[in-house]
Amino acid sequence: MSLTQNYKLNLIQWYPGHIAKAEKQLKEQLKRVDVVLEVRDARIPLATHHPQIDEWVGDKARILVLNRLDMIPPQVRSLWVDWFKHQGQVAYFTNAKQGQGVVAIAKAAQAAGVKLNQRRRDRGMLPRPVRAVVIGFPNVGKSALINRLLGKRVVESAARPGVTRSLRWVRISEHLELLDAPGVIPLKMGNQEAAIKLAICDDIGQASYDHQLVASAFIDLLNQLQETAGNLLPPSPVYTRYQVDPVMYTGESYLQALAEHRYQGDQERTARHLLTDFRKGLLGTIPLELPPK
Ligand SMILES: Nc1nc2c(ncn2[C@@H]2O[C@H](COP(=O)(O)OP(=O)(O)OP(=O)(O)O)[C@@H](O)[C@H]2O)c(=O)[nH]1
Repeated sequence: MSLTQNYKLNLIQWYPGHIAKAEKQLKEQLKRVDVVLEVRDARIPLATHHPQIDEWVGDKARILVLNRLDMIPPQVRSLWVDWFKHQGQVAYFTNAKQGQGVVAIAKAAQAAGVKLNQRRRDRGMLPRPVRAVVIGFPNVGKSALINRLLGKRVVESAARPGVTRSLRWVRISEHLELLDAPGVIPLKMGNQEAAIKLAICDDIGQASYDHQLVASAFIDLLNQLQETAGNLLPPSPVYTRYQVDPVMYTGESYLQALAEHRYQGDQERTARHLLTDFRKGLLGTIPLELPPK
């Protein structure tokens, strides 16, 4: 059963005007670089892929970064590495908060520059540092990655879509320069299933949505995963935390039951707690997507 049969997210922030502006800003950034570091959320590598990215990036070098490696189990990480390899892509996993995997990203970006400079030399031009930009959906860890690459804090948080900023280069090494502002990929509204997963993971920016609906969808998704790939999840993650087992409930009825059990029937509070606990990793390492068979 697909998630979207039961849930229709009513997102009320990304108006078409916002999306168009964000798209324009992103394309402006992409135009100036040689290498694109595309950051996705390791919990949902497919939902954090925008279908038009391939077209926007064109034939520029692209480095695929799956961030939040600490939030999925190591076996799932290996499955993704193999799956992407099968698709002809190298997936680099990072924990931008702690710094794991970041050196490999800088090396991969610099390696792309070697080819660039070979082409420049062939045309009689002087070599120059390779120029890169970090792009991704909101909250996937773009700023954390930029700060880690630089070894210091230069980005507070990503530029909000629609807010035009001047583009500045910051130097990472003599071979690599980075745009100091990450490129924010606008939401693709057409894909409801992806939108729900983005909302569960809080990768949806300032869009507002119904927390109870999103928390219910989260429980249904967990139950589905438990059924199909229980061995890849922590044992009874939700039961362990709340002592109410979701397996016998639909998402919606679970929210009611949990609200009665812990929050004096307050389903809104229950939903918010459930989502916050998941996002903080308090339910354990839970991947919300697995590589398609
Ligand atoms: N657990 C964990 N948290 C991370 C990781 N990377 C980033 N974070 C946290 O996730 C939150 C969002 O990170 P940011 O770097 O601000 O994400 P962003 O993509 O720049 O977000 P926007 O500014 O909303 O576009 C912050 O609280 C980070 O500390 C990671 O690998 N693991």
